[in-house]
Amino acid sequence: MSSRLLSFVGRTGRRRLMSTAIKLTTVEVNDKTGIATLTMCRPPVNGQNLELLLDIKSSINEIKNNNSRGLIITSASPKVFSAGLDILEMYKPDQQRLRAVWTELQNVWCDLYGISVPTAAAINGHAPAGGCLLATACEYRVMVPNCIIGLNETQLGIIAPKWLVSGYLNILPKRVAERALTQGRLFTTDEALQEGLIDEIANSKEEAVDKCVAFIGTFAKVNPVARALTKQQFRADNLRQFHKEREQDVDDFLSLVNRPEVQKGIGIYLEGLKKKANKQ
Ligand SMILES: CCCCC/C=C\CCC/C=C/CC(=O)SCCNC(=O)CCNC(=O)[C@H](O)C(C)(C)COP(=O)(O)OP(=O)(O)OC[C@H]1O[C@@H](n2cnc3c(N)ncnc32)[C@H](O)[C@@H]1OP(=O)(O)O
Repeated sequence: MSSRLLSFVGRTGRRRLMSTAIKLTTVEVNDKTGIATLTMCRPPVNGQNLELLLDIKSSINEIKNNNSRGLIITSASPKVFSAGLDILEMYKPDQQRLRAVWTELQNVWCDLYGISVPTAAAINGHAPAGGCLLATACEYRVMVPNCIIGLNETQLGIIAPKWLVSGYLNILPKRVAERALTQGRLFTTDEALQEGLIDEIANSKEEAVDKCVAFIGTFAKVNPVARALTKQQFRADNLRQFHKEREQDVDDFLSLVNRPEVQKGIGIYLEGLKKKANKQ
């Protein structure tokens, strides 16, 4: 939950500041299907800052504890599923906060990757980097047309850590994953379908959610404990490896982000994003 200062004029005519708690995710459970939809709501692009990551984590935990039959993750933004990590968190960062951001990204990934109920991503917009991470942590992906998805880290001059890549490797043949990662390739919706990075295309967010519901429905007659244990068997090695390396991974991330040449690169990248946005 993030807190925001709201400014308003009181009866005395003085401007007052009020702190309110604003949730950056919502969870809605459908009474008929029992499926929970987790929606990210941090405009404009669901940039994953500390507060959004904390809210995603708490929503996943809420779904874990409320006996939902499945989890669908999607976005409230009309064009973007998630633009990945909020780059502002990495630029001239406060060290403690930066450490917390990466730790929470790790937490979100392992909670979503490891949850026992069926998971699906209704990718209703672009999903680069950390956006792709969330989608590939799920068991099924449905995406709207004319968007991009992928791990573009090498394009930014950085490498994606192993755990971030492992979702990719669950889905793509090793040969395709290696080439895409070394190129920092962002797949269009059509390319993603062709390579198997997504499972289906839908013409709207609503249709994407419906297709995710249908996927989760395929487990209706499967024993949920047997299903969960089978999923766990497939994912346990990646999770074990991740837990071994997670502390070192935070240290590596911090030292990478703090390098002067990386800071310079992030500054230039941010400028480029802003210029592009201003031109539109
Ligand atoms: C960059 C170097 C990082 C170095 C870090 C070192 C180690 C990291 C280890 C590896 C981990 C990586 C995980 C990540 O997720 S890194 C984040 C990578 N994300 C991206 O490269 C995506 C950048 N964004 C885009 O490509 C596009 O915005 C889009 C998602 C395709 C959406 O396009 P569009 O709908 O046209 O929106 P705009 O481009 O106009 O953006 C609107 C608005 O949002 C700001 N913005 C966009 N993305 C981010 C972001 N990731 N973080 C913060 N802000 C972002 C953009 O600047 C615009 O802002 P203004 O309206 O204020 O100008």
